[in-house]
Amino acid sequence: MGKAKSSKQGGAKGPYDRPSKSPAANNVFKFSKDFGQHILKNPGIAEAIVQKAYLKPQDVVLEVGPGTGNLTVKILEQARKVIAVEMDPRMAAETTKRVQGKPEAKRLEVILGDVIKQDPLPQFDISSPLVFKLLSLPTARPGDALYCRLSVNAQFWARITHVLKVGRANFRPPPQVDSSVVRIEPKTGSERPNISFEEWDGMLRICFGRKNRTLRASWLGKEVLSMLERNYRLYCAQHDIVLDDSIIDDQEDDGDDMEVDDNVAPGAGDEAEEWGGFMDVDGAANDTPSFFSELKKAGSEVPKTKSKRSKTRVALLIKTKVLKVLEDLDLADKRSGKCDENDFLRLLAAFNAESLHFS
Ligand SMILES: C[S@@+](CC[C@H](N)C(=O)[O-])C[C@H]1O[C@@H](n2cnc3c(N)ncnc32)[C@H](O)[C@@H]1O
Repeated sequence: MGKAKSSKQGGAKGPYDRPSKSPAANNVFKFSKDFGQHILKNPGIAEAIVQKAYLKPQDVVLEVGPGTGNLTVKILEQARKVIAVEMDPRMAAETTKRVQGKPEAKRLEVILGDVIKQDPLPQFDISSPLVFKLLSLPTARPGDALYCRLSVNAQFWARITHVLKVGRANFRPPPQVDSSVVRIEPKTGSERPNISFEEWDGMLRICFGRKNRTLRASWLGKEVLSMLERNYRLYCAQHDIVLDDSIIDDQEDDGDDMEVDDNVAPGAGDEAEEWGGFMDVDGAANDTPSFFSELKKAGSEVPKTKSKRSKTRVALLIKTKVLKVLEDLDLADKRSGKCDENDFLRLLAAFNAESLHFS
C-alpha cells in the first residue's frame, strides 16, 4: 500500500489520518476536555456503532456532538438525513467540511449550539429505538444534576441495553474511562408509566437541584418554595379555590427556610458511585445546575416574602404541605441519589394529593 502523501498545508483528509496530521496534533486546534472532545480514531468502531443503530434509509438521525464527523459520515451512508447539534464552532466546521461539495451535503444539517438549550429539539423519530453513543453527551457527568435527572428519566421511560463496549484506547486523546454504546427503547403501551412526564421531570429537577442535599434541604430552599407557591396559586386560580393571603406574624412561622446556597458538608454523598451511571464520564463533577437560574426567574413572579414579617399564609401553607409530604413518606432526611423509583413515584403522588404540581 502506498504511503500517504504528506502535505505542507497540514491537509489531513480526515481524523483517521496519521496523528501528526490530525487536528489534535495541530496547536491551532486543541481538543477541549471540558467539552468531552475525545474523538474516535478507529474507523472499525465507528462502523460498528452505526451498524448497531440498524438505520433505515428513510430515517432522520439526530446526532448530538458530532465532533469531527466520524460517525456523521457513516450515518449519512445509511440514513435519509442527519441533524447534528454541535456546540463547538470549530467542530461544527470540521463536520461540515467532511461532506463539502459532496451530494451528502444536502442531507446534513449542522446546528451550532448546546443541545440542552435547543428548545424544542429538532424533529426526529423518537418512536423507534435510539442507539446512543453516550460519549456524545459528555457535558453531563455523574453527580451533575442534569445527568442524574436524565439517568432516572431514561431508565423510567425506556429500556436501556448495552450493545457495545468501547475502550478508552479507541479515542484521541484517550478519556479516563471506557465508553458504552447503549440501545434505548422507549417503553410503550402498558409498559409506559401512567404519569405525566412534565410532572415527573419537574419534580426530579427539584430533587436533583443540588447533588449532596437531603430532600428536606432541597425542598425547603427559598427558590423552590417560591416556585411551588407560584404553581399552587395558579392551580387554585384554575380551580376557583380562594386563598388566604394575609400576612403571618413571627410566632406562626418557624423561619427555617433554607437558602439554596447553604454549604453542604463536603463529600456528603457521591452520586458518581451511587448512580453507577451509564454515560461516559471524564473527571470532576460540574456542580452548577443550569435550571436553577430558571427557578430564580420563576420565583420572581411570586410576591416577595423577603423577611419573615412579610410572609403570607399561602407561603406558610406551602412549606407545611412540603414538610408533611416528606415526613409522612419518611424521605425528609434521604438524598435523591439514595432514593429509588418507587420513592419518587410515592413522592409525586403525595405532592399531587396536596395539590402541588410541577408543570
Ligand atoms: C466525544 S466528542 C464527539 C465524538 C464523535 N462523535 C466521534 O465519535 O468521533 C463530543 C462532542 O460533543 C460536543 N458537545 C459536548 N457537549 C455538547 C452539548 N451539550 N451540545 C452539543 N455538543 C456538545 C463536543 O464539542 C464534542 O465535539
